[in-house]
Amino acid sequence: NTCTGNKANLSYSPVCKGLPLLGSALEFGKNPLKFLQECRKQYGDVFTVLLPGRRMTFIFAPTQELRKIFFNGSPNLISFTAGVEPLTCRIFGISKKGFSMAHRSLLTTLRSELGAKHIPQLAHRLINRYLFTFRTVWGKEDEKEASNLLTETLSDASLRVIFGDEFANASPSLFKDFVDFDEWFELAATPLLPHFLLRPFVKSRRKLLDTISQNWKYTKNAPIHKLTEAYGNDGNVPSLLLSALWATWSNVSPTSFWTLTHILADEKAKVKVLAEVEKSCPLLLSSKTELSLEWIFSNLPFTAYCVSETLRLYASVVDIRKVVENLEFREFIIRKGDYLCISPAVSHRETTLFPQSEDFIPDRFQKQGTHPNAVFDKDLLTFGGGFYKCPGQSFAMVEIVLLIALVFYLYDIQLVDRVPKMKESQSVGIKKPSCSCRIHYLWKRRLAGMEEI
Ligand code: HEM
Repeated sequence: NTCTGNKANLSYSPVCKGLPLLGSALEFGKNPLKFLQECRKQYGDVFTVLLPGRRMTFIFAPTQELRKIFFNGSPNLISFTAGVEPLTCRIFGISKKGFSMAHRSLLTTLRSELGAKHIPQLAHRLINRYLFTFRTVWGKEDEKEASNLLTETLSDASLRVIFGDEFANASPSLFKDFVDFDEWFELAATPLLPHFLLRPFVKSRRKLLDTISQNWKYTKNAPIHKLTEAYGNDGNVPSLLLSALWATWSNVSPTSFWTLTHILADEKAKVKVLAEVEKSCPLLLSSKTELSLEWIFSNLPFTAYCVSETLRLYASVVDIRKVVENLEFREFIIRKGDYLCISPAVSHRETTLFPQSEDFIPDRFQKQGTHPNAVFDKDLLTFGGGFYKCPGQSFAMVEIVLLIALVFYLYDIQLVDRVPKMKESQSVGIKKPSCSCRIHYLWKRRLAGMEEI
């Protein structure tokens, strides 16, 4: 479907009308999902959005076609590394040359370290850490803000499992500095916006990089260490590790938040989850069970469908590549130098593929009869695809499914507030909530070693 050239019957993709200099920055910045849905109605499956300093050309097509063109397109035509450069270089400070040279081996290393072979061991370590946090942070009974509570629980567990206990113990300020950094992240990625205007961002990044520089020597026995070995020591390791930390932390917390709150808001879903966890958690908590991906998904299928449904509804609004040579798509030419974009959030709302697309209906995946992880190679675009598919996909699914299952197994839990709306202005990553949401929980059973609660 794609080729280069300038055939006479082809035209350049239509450009969405905008303001001089600013283009569509204001409308896009306010609510990118709504803006793209409206553009699609007006211009069809291909259109270009102008933002200061960049042209973003969006394409829409059936999922398999998008996979072929966007995720598996020839690197001579579209580039992943040039597409993510504004993040890797501007935000994390990784050098352009260093990143593109080392990228392949980094990705292969991480995929192997977080792959199926290591999942059983990683899963047991996650569970132990969750149980520790239930004891020390959650307690027996309380009312707390759900997003903060889940973020704290997950961040601690994944940091310890991926970066190691020694690194985590030496870096107590990491979590707080990361929260500040993440808050400014999207604004800091805006092209042409000078970072000296974003002092809190610059300050939190400095602190994070200092902490990582001082402490990455303690990652020696952890999975992330292989990544630093693959990269070589050119002085940029702290920036690389900051990008890995962001990837590890940023999407998993909001996914758990939406999964938990949607289950709590839907009595039928809650009953199904409770039945499933009552049956499976005693085995899950036994050190004798080999917690393979297959075991986890076949024993907690509905919980995994709930996570998949969250990842459909709250997927990133934009996924990005850069056009290396003029590209032909349908009757249009997409210009060299444009950012080529898809919108998982818009595509996941196609009612032909997902009827009642705005509603939370986990069972829609059951009907497809697939392994919950396999939906991400088929109809869902949330983890990307092809060579650059998220290397943390299986780990992330396991991390979230296990946490949700244990929370429902160990606590009676209720929503205090309504499920919030998602943050409208966010365009990259799993959508965050627009406001806080409290939950009330009460410890419903004791486990060996947890009597002191
Ligand atoms: C719900 C959770 C997650 C989601 C939705 C997610 C999604 C993604 C997406 C969409 C990409 C880029 C693929 C593309 O543009 O085509 C990506 C890349 C990446 N993800 Fe994830 N991810 C998640 C969790 C994780 C976790 C837990 C880790 C690590 C432990 C991780 C590590 C990475 C890394 C290192 C990359 C960059 C790969 C590269 O440079 O090629 N992700 N992720």
